[in-house]
Amino acid sequence: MFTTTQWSTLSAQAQAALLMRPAIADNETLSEQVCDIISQVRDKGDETLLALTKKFDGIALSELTVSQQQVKQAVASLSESRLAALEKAYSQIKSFHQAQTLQEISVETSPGVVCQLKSEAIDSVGLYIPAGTAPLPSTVLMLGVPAQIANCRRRVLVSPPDSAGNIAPEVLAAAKLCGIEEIYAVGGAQAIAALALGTDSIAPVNKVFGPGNSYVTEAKKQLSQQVPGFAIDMPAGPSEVLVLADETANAQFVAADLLSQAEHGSDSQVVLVATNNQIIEQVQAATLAQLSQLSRKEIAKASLTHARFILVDSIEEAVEVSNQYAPEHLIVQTQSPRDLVGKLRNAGSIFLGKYTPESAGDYASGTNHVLPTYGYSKVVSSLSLADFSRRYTVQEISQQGLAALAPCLIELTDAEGLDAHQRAVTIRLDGQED
Ligand SMILES: NC(=O)c1ccc[n+]([C@@H]2O[C@H](COP(=O)([O-])OP(=O)(O)OC[C@H]3O[C@@H](n4cnc5c(N)ncnc54)[C@H](O)[C@@H]3O)[C@@H](O)[C@H]2O)c1
Ligand SMILES: N[C@H](CO)Cc1c[nH]c[nH+]1
Ligand SMILES: [Zn+2]
Repeated sequence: MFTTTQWSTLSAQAQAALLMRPAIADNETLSEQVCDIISQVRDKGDETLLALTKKFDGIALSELTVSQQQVKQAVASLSESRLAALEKAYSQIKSFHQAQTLQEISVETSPGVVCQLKSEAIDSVGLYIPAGTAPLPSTVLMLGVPAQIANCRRRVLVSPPDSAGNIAPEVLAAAKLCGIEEIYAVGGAQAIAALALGTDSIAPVNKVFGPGNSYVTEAKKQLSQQVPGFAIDMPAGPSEVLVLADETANAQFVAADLLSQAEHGSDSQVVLVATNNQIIEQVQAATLAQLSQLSRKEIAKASLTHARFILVDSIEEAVEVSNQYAPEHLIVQTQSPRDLVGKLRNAGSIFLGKYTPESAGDYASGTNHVLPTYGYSKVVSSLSLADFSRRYTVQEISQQGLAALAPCLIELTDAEGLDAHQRAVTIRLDGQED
């Protein structure tokens, strides 16, 4: 089922082709489909949301809003151990995100010239929780905790209902922990369109967060380009993991890590880059053996059709491949994984050593699991507290401060030929108020 490719035998073009993401292949059709969904939501609002929920989620709802009574019942239906696990994850994530609180800055850049950097919570945020193939309460915590710490006034959760019309009780319980009270049972591109454009039931928000399948990701992209003042977090699409291994790696652990992301969706991609062919063969065998025991084996199997097994000549070459691929998650199972940290430039989140499975970061180590995919980890950061606020500057200049800065301002306004800018400075220099 698997093939192994030796990196150094490929041309640069073949190397780039080998590292292509699967979900990008059919981009044009996807873009048209999502464009069509957005215009339907624009034209018919809630009517479209209900119709598409029937079409894609298989349930004819009469109401999109999830009531607090439903939330209460959902929480009551969960076992104590389930609730305790959610609370433990909540507190781990809170601990790491609380520590990210930005310090305000105030600098007197020259005497009498004071510049400040301040931040303000984004007023209204939409939190998308995927649930097409598996409801993800962990994602509620990853989005809801920083939104709560940042103190965003309006926090709106959307998630597709199951075929009985419900959102998973764990998702609702996690929302309660994060103090989220506005919840709608709608998913896919149509949910993102509702959050960006607004409908009768869903008021628009300023920014949408959250991962999702290709439809969700494409909708976020299109709407952020179309709707002025509407922002998105990042392109967080189908999950990816790259494992970098040397001969000391544990093949069973590596196989388990690859499968943990392959089971997310048929468009997820898993990559093994190893310095040792024997490890690759062992991982391939272990992957097949473990695959057969999974409840989501069909999904994982489909994802494994675009798995990549790459043999490299050295750790340095492995680092180059990883930097070129720029994975969402990067697991390092080598003799001295910590030594590679500064060299591994492009990854959403790095997991060092044998005992750091990606699953820990997915749920409860404390780091955020919403991470850039499609190679965007070259330029986009992992989700953090800062994404839920905006930074702005304040400045205040005394009369003496302006007098001292004026020669610089006059020279530069001259250089740009902007007289009115210059006058706004010189008019103040004689100290006359009128
Ligand atoms: N990058 C990250 O940080 C991260 C985190 C968690 C999950 N993920 C990814 O999120 C994704 C979740 O995907 P999912 O499908 O399970 O849930 P989802 O909620 O993202 O998508 C389900 C919705 O997609 C829409 N849809 C399905 N088929 C469609 C079609 N043919 N046309 C138009 N719309 C359609 C439906 O409205 C459905 O409700 C996975 O790919 C997973 O890898 C990524
Ligand atoms: N691996 C996903 C991010 O790509 C996050 C997740 C949620 N639940 C399990 N895993
Ligand atoms: Zn995962």
